[in-house]
Amino acid sequence: MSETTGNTEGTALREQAAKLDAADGLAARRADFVLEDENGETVVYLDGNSLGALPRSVPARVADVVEREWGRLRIRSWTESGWWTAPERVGDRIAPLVGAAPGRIVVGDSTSVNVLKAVVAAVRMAREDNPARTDLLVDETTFPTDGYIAASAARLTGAAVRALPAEGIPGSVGPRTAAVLVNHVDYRTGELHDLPGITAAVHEAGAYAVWDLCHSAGALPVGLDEHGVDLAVGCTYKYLNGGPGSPAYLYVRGDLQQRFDSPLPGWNSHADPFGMSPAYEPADGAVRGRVGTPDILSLLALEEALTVWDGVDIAAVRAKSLALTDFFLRCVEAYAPAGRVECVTPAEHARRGSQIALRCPDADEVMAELIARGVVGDFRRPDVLRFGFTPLYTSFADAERAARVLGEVLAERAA
Ligand SMILES: Cc1ncc(COP(=O)(O)O)c(C=O)c1O
Ligand SMILES: Nc1c(O)cccc1C(=O)C[C@H](N)C(=O)O
Repeated sequence: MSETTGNTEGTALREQAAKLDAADGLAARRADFVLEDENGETVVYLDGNSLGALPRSVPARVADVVEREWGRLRIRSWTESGWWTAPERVGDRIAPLVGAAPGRIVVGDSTSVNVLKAVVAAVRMAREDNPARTDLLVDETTFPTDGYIAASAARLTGAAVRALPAEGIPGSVGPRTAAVLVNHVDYRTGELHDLPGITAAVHEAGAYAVWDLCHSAGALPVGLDEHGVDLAVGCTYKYLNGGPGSPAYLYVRGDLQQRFDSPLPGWNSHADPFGMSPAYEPADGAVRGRVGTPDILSLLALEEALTVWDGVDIAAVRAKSLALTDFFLRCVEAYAPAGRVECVTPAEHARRGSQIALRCPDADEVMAELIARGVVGDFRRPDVLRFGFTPLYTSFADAERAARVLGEVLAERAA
């Protein structure tokens, strides 16, 4: 890019960003989040696919939970403040964002723990249908925890794990398949996998589909009920902005809830937890996915964080996410020295989540420099720059600024 063309093109892109922001129906939501750094400067925060930004209303709610509910009401809060039923109540707040009816999602534990519950339960149901179903298929580029837990779930159930590309699953499922575990959006490349198509193929083969929604929930419509997904898990600290280590969730399809046999049947999932019976009798519904005492402080911080979704249409979020990532790619094309970065996120909208992953050999150093200049993305080894776009608080001006600073850093490092 020559100096003159660059300046003209840069001006045009900034004007375009301003127009897109002015027409953005979600723009007002940005004010609900803290986006300044410790010096009061507004950063371009493109790491909401790792840790979502803080919704402004959360600190006061957390203070109230600590000072009043815990401090003053103490034990009474389990009933009077609704602590005991919070896992299901917060599940019902997440439900519309992922296309689930009320009563199908329970919040608690980490994603890793919920992967174990979901995968073991899926394999148990498959084995109950037909003991010859012994294969557990896992997408080969899965986030590592899913792969580790799937291997353990297989050892626990006597299944055998087979890793394969997500797009190869429909052609590989058969009478021996018990279950498949797939990441809806690949954490490294941002590729969106075909949830409706893969789920339909898995069902056609008589098996069960378990989806990890960590990188899709809150960024795009998932349609769990619509597509008949059997079980799903996800975290709440990325696009749902629940805070560091906020509890994850587990979805079980309505007609499978009575068959859901948890490998972690703690007292919180008992039909009568305060009966303190030595014999386990599972509760009905989403409660069956619970284990032990919920992490109330994190859970209620999450509940408050979810208020930013009031009145938000997830289809509008998806439309903005695609517009943002398209615009960012155009800006990168304009600002980055030719051939310096390679985009590994699919160009087709149908295969793109809400992040752009760019490969470059010195990605580690480039990201460190971007962060120093107020553009926060992250680096995934060995050579990936990840930029997550959270439509509720990312503006088109952010996308332009991020690409411009990236172009500067890349040009300086090449010089
Ligand atoms: C796809 C995916 N699954 C699981 C996890 C981890 O889950 P947790 O640390 O909540 O157990 C992450 C991110 O950390 C992830 O990106
Ligand atoms: N959960 C995380 C954490 O506790 C510390 C740092 C990063 C994370 C992440 O969520 C990473 C994220 N799943 C990823 O896609 O890379």
